[in-house]
Amino acid sequence: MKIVLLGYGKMGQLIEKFALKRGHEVVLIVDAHNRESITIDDLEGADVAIDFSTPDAALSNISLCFESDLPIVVGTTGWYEHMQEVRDTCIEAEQSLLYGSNFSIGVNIFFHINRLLAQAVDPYKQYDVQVEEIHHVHKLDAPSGTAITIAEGIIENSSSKSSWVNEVVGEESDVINKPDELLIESLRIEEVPGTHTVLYSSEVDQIEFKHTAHNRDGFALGAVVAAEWLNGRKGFFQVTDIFDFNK
Ligand SMILES: NC(=O)C1=CN([C@@H]2O[C@H](COP(=O)(O)OP(=O)(O)OC[C@H]3O[C@@H](n4cnc5c(N)ncnc54)[C@H](OP(=O)(O)O)[C@@H]3O)[C@@H](O)[C@H]2O)C=CC1
Ligand SMILES: O=C(O)C1=N[C@H](C(=O)O)C[C@H](O)C1
Repeated sequence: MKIVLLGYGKMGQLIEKFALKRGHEVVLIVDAHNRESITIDDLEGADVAIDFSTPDAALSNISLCFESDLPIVVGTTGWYEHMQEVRDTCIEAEQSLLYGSNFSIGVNIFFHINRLLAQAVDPYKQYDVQVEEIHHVHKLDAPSGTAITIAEGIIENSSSKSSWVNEVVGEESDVINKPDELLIESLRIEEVPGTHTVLYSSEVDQIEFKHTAHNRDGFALGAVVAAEWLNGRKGFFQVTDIFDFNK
């Protein structure tokens, strides 16, 4: 496939490496320095775009791809408030978009088990649940997209929690979650690639369910595999659509 990379930072550069390894070609690299000058003509002839840019940039990159009839895989996080409108536009305009807060196989297995775990614990009201995410200090958004997906999986399968609230540890804030609010705690530590933990605590014990990324390779390879999956498909998709255990 001929791939356009939207964002060429930590993730964009790794995605290029995995794309080349899998026999693809990177035909255009877009970052903050050249984005303003990119037009529909520059995307002509490409098969797919992969966006790992910034929360502020994602929406306009998505629009550019829709205008260019170019399928897009979006890994950028932090633009969720626009998800419904992007979905509607994608379907109305008969475009192709696949979004994932996390493309690694391990995290997608984690998402699946997280839902089952929430169902299993739900009858036992002595447990309160909380989510913790740890990322590097350069991260622009909090909570992480992955933590939001985890929280949504818990809320959908729990009769005790109906929404989530976020606390960034170390920032001045007075977040006190109500009993029906799921607390997501965000920590920013050095160069941590991404650690997510779900904690169920009772008076007598604690269940900890944790995923630790050792590096970013799983995210990058997963994004290339997602682009291959999207090739030839029309519509709005989530990374969960790729995995058989969700069917
Ligand atoms: N879904 C997943 O599996 C994962 C998602 N992510 C998400 O991916 C995103 C990127 O992460 P990461 O690579 O670590 O971030 P970086 O900060 O390392 O890279 C961001 C890149 O985006 C570029 N950029 C800025 N504005 C634009 C624009 N308007 N158009 C195109 N590119 C632009 C920057 O350019 P410049 O350098 O010139 O400023 C930079 O190259 C984040 O939202 C992160 O949360 C990260 C890992 C996994
Ligand atoms: O910014 C990051 O680095 C990551 N972002 C994604 C997120 O917000 O969940 C995925 C991964 O955890 C790394």
